[in-house]
Amino acid sequence: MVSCPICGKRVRDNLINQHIDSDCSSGIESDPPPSTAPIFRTPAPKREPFFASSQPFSTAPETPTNSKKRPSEAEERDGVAIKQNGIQADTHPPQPKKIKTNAFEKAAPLAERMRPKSLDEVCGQDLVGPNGVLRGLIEADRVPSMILWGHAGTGKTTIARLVANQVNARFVEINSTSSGVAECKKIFAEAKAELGLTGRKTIIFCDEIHRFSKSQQDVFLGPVEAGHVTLIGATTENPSFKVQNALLSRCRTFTLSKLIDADVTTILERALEQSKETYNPDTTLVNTELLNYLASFSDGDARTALNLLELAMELSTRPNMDLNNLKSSLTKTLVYDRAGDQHYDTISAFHKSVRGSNPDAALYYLARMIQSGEDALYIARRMVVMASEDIGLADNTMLSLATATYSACEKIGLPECRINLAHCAVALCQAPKSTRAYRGLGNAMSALREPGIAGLPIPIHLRNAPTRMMKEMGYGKEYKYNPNYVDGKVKQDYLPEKLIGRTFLEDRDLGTEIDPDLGEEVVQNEDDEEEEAKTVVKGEPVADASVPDPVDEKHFQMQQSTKHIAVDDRSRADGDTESPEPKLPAEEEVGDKDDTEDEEDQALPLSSQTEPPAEWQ
Ligand SMILES: Nc1ncnc2c1ncn2[C@@H]1O[C@H](COP(=O)(O)OP(=O)(O)OP(=O)(O)O)[C@@H](O)[C@H]1O
Repeated sequence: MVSCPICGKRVRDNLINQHIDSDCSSGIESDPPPSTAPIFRTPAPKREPFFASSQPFSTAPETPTNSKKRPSEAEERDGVAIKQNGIQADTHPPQPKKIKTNAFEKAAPLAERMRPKSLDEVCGQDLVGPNGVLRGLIEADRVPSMILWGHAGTGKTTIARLVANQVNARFVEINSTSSGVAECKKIFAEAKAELGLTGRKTIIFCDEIHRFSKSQQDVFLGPVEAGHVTLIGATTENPSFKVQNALLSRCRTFTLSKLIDADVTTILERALEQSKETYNPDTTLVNTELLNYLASFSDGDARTALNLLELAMELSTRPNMDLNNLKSSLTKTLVYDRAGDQHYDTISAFHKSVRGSNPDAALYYLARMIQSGEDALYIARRMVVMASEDIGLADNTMLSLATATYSACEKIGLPECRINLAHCAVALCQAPKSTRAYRGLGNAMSALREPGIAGLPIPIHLRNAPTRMMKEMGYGKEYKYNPNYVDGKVKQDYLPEKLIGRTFLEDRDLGTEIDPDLGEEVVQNEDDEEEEAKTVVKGEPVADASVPDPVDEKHFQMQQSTKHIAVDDRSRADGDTESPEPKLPAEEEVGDKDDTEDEEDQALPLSSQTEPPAEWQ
């Protein structure tokens, strides 16, 4: 005999499935169960906690009706006393509602205590609003496996928990750092058994799913596809780059909105209202003005805002505290930047500043990245790419400097290697720029897309001839070995016959258009009134930008290339990725369109965003 996990009645082992399928109406044991030692008995189902109501309390044993009574939301929120086993200890008439919190609740930070208890309390997320897509799916009990993508503190964990609560599913939370593949498999087996036995679904919530290794992600494929579990993964990173495709295609991706200041202020107002009694803050300091200030500082992160509010409520009661002191104490605790959230934006701005030969901006973004704990090797690796992508043939030594910087970072590590990073960043900024090699490769790659070009026969004199048979076939026979000739010069074709005369490397870099903004900052040199007005970019005098100076072509390139070389940035708009192939000149849009492209990219459906090459992940 087993105890039915739904109704708790005793049912024969072999009839349990039939019993569950019949809504617990068949297969019930009529005879009392054989007497066994208590240790072998299936424990009775846990009773629902009894919640005090405004009705006079009764000490009568719990009946099936009252045992099922769920507390109203208000009751739960107000912390109305929970009584176990239906025994109401306090028989006095109900007192005015007072918050009673247990030790765990007390120890939890304000943000945790303020976690919304219903979807209606979630602010700023239309997804779960009255007409939200996700809300509809939850209400129809058709919750799919999903990835929730959004900034930190926007409600991903909260929504996942509410979903599970709403659809009455088992909820299991796992984390990439502590949960291995074995644990995941165990959870899947339990979920499958529970589903088979009781029909109850299991929702597995993986916070920071982007940190799961490939093998951890792989393990989800089968159970998610079979529907044995519903996966809710949360990530602050673009899932296209960080969640493997096979898993992504089995899940729906929902993007959470970044909370606007008004949403965060609402959350703070609610929190202040509900916790005034606990903290007893000085309300002349902790007022609407401060809440607005905290909301704007927390940059859409409700958790940060609530943590700041908690601190503010505590600080406000200190003697001699005024608004200015309070604000400055609070801002000292703020994190300037988080690797992750702004990781790609910051590296992108850094790269573009180097390309724009702007050392001030490059150093600013570098400092931000170092401050926020960015991996030094990640920055160094990007500079190795810049050395070829942006400086290229204009100064070949930059590649050596960048690779040496990478190796210095490897050997030294932070904080010291920040100096190597700064050295290299400034050198890259000051170096002349050329994308000829990079563009040349793009031209060649584009040629391969023309019909028949990719498979053209290699000229026979250039072919390798490792075997006698190949030699006899004439492979490599007519080849002229350059070092045997004066200055290595020989007349010989290298391209396949059909491509002879075709060029991929352009004669010079782009830079044919004049940036209309370049001439705006014109200053008179006060030291020498006779000297002509010079165009100044960031305080640095250069030749008159309207007339390219052929003598100082490198300098001209340096200024111009930053505005006119529209390297295809699409594939790395959000990711640490380089376009393997620059656009053809004809396809390129001249002008600084990078930022617009970034925005457009973010608006693209995930499936159409470009996957970065593996080496950039
Ligand atoms: N949309 C929201 N509405 C109301 N409160 C919110 C919202 N988002 C976050 N909060 C508050 O912030 C706290 C943290 O939210 P939550 O853990 O859901 O964020 P998250 O998006 O999962 O963050 P992370 O990515 O850092 O794990 C919650 O306990 C809640 O108090």
